[in-house]
Amino acid sequence: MLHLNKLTKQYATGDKALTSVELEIPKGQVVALIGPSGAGKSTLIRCINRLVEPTSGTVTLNGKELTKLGSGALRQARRRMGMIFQEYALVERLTVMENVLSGRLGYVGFWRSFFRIYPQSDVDEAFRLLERVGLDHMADKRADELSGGQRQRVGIARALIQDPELLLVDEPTASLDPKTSRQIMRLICELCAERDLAAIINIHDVALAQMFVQRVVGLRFGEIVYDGPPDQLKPETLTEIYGEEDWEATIEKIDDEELDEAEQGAVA
Ligand SMILES: Nc1ncnc2c1ncn2[C@@H]1O[C@H](COP(=O)(O)OP(=O)(O)OP(=O)(O)O)[C@@H](O)[C@H]1O
Repeated sequence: MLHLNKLTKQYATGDKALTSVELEIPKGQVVALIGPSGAGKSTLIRCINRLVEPTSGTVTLNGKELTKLGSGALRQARRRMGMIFQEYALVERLTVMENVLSGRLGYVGFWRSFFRIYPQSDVDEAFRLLERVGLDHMADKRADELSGGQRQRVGIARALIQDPELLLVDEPTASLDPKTSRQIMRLICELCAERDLAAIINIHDVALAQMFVQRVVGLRFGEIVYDGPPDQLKPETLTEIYGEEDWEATIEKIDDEELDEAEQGAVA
């Protein structure tokens, strides 16, 4: 369980990105974080693993208060938080397998990590994960030879090999085409369900979020203005989050696409 208590972030520039955010996410729940540009979505995700230091408030993950950890303990806690990025953050000249295994770097000792020597159990697990994300036949390919969707699958496998207690996902589909975006969202949500893993997914595409997650949290000016199921997100709520727009079109689009999907029996 993740608990954010009165989480506040004010940058040195004076920009207040988060104001007293209260959020509880139980084990296994996938939450989509939506909101306009500048609402504080990335800041919220990064305050959880303290890539950004919160100004005040607390972050507690499974009983451990992350906001009061010193640097050594924080490093250990970060091992259990997998992060998936918009631009994948792969090492281009390394193979798929090496990129996945790099998710274990926080667990192996200094010299092993220096020479990138991993225990056989890690290699076996990396193969299992590559198979699960559909890339087992590409283990030896270099990352720079992959498509965007394949890269994101590597990013997902790398996050999962950390054996995370929480997944922090920052715009995972922003660089992908619509079909691949759906496959990636479906894959992330399926993997979380299989592992009873909680995730926060920062996502711009509201329709895509509504298709796959159980809960949507809407941020505006650093405050939560919606927290509820995706089907309760009405045009008025979207207007409150994003401002005036023709939201019927967005909501209808979901219905059409869901039908389309069901008819085609599309698989990830
Ligand atoms: N490093 C920083 N220094 C100063 N201000 C920042 C910094 N990072 C973000 N901000 C400010 O904090 C606010 C929230 O930014 P944040 O990037 O968290 O929003 P976001 O919802 O993720 O936006 P986007 O969807 O465009 O990525 C904005 O006003 C932004 O200008």
